[in-house]
Amino acid sequence: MLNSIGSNHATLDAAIIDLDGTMVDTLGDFAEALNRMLSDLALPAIAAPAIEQMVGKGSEHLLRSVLHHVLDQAGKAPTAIEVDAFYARAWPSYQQHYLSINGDCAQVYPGVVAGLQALRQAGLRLACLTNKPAAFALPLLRAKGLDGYFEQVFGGDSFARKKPDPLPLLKTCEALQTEPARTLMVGDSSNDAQAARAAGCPVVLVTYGYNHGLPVQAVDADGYVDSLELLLA
Ligand SMILES: O=C(O)COP(=O)(O)O
Ligand SMILES: [Mg+2]
Repeated sequence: MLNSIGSNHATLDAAIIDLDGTMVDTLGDFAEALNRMLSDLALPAIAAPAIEQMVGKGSEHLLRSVLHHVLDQAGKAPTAIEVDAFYARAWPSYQQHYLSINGDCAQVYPGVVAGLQALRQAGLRLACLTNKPAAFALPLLRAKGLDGYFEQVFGGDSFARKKPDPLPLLKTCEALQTEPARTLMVGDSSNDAQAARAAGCPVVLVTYGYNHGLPVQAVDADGYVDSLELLLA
């Protein structure tokens, strides 16, 4: 079990870094955009702790989970068809609101900048791979001054399937021209770890992100770190 990749970094050529819950605490952005959307739909608001458990599988899953939750809380026990009917109106509203507040209620976690600098100094090529849409990810990285560290940035809509499917990791390795076995995945959830295992990438998880409300140490990974700065410690 690794608490950091330490001297093992000699066996690595690249790292793929997750965004939400790993580099940026975006829960405030999610809460703001989702509650503006719910207000447009004349539905009740949702609290941040409930949202936190729904983050990690991309925007479509998040919106369907939120709609199901608020309709259920309102005593409506919604069917999939009822959720679908709201979803058609929810998606354009969410997109508009998310882009208008993107980054305003989000903070870069401590140790992220130092960690990215250390990875670059160790000679690793870096890509950002998130399940959020690329159109949300790129402006967020720019707004937080993180875009310059990455040779490639891919979102949940960049490939045919999202994490936990291995496809986005394999495609990212292809874009970086690296072998999966020499490409470290760094994430915060079971989606990152399962995708990495299936792609053949080593994987380290941060202990402070979103993992559907479950302890991240219970997820099968090669190591766990409290800060990106500790990755090469
Ligand atoms: O949008 C999400 O569901 C989370 O995205 P992530 O892959 O950056 O954690
Ligand atoms: Mg994440």
